[in-house]
Amino acid sequence: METIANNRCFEGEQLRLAHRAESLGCDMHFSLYLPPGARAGNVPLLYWLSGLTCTDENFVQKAGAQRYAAEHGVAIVAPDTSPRGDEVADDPEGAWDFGLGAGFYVNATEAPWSRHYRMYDYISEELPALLARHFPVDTERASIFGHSMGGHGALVIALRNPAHYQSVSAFAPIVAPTRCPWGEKALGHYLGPDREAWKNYDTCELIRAGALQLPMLVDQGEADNFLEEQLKTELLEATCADTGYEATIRRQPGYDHSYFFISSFIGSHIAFHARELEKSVSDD
Ligand SMILES: N[C@@H](CCC(=O)N[C@@H](CSC=O)C(=O)NCC(=O)O)C(=O)O
Repeated sequence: METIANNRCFEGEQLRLAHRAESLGCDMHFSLYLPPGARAGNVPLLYWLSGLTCTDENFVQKAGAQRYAAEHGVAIVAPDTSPRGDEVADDPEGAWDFGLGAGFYVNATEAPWSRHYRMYDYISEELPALLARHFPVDTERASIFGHSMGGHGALVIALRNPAHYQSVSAFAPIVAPTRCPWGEKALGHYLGPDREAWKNYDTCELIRAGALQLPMLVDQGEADNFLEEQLKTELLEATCADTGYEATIRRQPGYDHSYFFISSFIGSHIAFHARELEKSVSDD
């Protein structure tokens, strides 16, 4: 593990690290914010999953999350969005919605993608173990959130591993990748033509299949250009209504898909997770 950058931020530390990722078979970067409280002992951990075209740096530079993480005493890890390196396969036409920067948080089963594209294992297994070994974070007190493709990743990973996360939230998530062009392209290539296999990576399908209840918050901008064709928030609203799954889904008038939207509500998401993480301590 190599520390590439360390900047003081709201009395805590904004770190950027490089390491060898065994699950992905390549070198990776991730960013980690440690609040000032981490100097005194282990702090709860939030995982942030970014969207298409992002690296680990978009969130830490644009969301304005550090102020709130420092206030609530939580660490935030922001991993990259796909395996990286010259040896990693990419979209043959260099499209931005598939391949590098677009791992969709799945374990690919189809060649050539299956060699490196194992972001589901990286986020849900390798990264927690690595962080617990090297940093003052309590990976038993963790929550997960993300944006767009990363909102999809956060929802799917939390719904499939409810014992590992106290809460989940998302900004403008792709809620039904089996039913939108971005998702159909990615899942078709990464997982092959069997659409049954795709359902393991679809939030609406997981809820319909009986996923356990977790505290869930979703914010969706109503002026988001991707809402109608790709994000389809109405499918999550219908799924929750049909199944009785309790989620707070807020439609925010005038907001688009950008980090201006995320930075407007990031404080509210971090406060939501901090409350749930605090409850988990009182429940012990
Ligand atoms: N390059 C694209 C726009 C891509 C885009 O909007 N990416 C979003 C995530 S979209 C879903 O996963 C993003 O977070 N971008 C990074 C940023 O810093 O804003 C285009 O040209 O339309």
